[in-house]
Amino acid sequence: MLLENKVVLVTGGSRGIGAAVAVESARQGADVAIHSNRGGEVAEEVIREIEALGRRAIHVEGDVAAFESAQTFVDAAVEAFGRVDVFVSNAGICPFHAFLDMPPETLKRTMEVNLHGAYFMTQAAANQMVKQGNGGSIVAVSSISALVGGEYQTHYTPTKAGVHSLMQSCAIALGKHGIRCNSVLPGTILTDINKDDLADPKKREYMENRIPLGRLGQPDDLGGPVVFLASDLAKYVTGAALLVDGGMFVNLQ
Ligand SMILES: NC(=O)C1=CN([C@@H]2O[C@H](COP(=O)(O)OP(=O)(O)OC[C@H]3O[C@@H](n4cnc5c(N)ncnc54)[C@H](O)[C@@H]3O)[C@@H](O)[C@H]2O)C=CC1
Ligand SMILES: C[C@H](O)[C@@H]1OC(=O)[C@H](O)[C@@H]1O
Repeated sequence: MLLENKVVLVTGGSRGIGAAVAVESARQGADVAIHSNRGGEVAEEVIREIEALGRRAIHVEGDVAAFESAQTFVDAAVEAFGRVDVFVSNAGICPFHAFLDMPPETLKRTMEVNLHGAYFMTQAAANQMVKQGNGGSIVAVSSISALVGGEYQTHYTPTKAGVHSLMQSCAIALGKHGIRCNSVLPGTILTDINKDDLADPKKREYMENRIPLGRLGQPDDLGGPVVFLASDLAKYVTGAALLVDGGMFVNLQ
């Protein structure tokens, strides 16, 4: 098992990609703390799935955009499991909207959740790893959107480029502490975040046709790549970005 007896923290772990990463981490031997702004049955389902794999799990509810959420999450994980070995910064939103009339509040909220939230959380997890003194691994869920644009994502794509850049700078800042920092760049993965957008059959077909592997992604397509980067198999990998997009990015013609 790649993460045997490790402690893994995942933001946005109640749904979609984060939930899949949390469950795959448990399958690979880790105890898992998930954070999200949705408690109740949704988070309970993930907790039950992890426990069914014989591992321990907790859910901490909060808003990643609030600075204090980060320390609260890390403290809760340390109280439950004793330490933090792996941190996955995943929580994010993408309220599709046109550029010319973008409401300032939508822009602000998207920046605060996706970028400031990733920053605060990564910082709190890194401080805990530094305190522990035996390194660690941080993986951020950026996006193919860090590299290419989207007509209705002008507020979103800069946050994903920002998260990718954050991991590059953190790889430098934290290398001396033995903490590796990498990002994954998913393509289009079927989750709540794009349910409405992909409800349009024409849009969905267009996206499918752009993917050499012939299908849209599923959340568990990210489980393996994130676990790989988190694990010692990737012990000399830091500051890297791994596209997980079925080949969509390279498909010009
Ligand atoms: N689905 C896709 O096609 C792609 C998604 N991504 C990224 O993957 C990450 C996860 O997204 P999905 O799983 O697709 O979406 P999702 O909507 O299924 O899950 C989002 C998760 O983040 C949590 N969350 C949202 N806002 C939060 C907040 N303010 N505070 C705390 N938790 C919050 C939600 O509760 C949920 O657990 C996002 O960062 C997104 O940008 C990147 C590329 C493609
Ligand atoms: C939400 C979108 O479907 C999704 O988000 C991303 O980051 C990808 O670029 C997809 O467009």
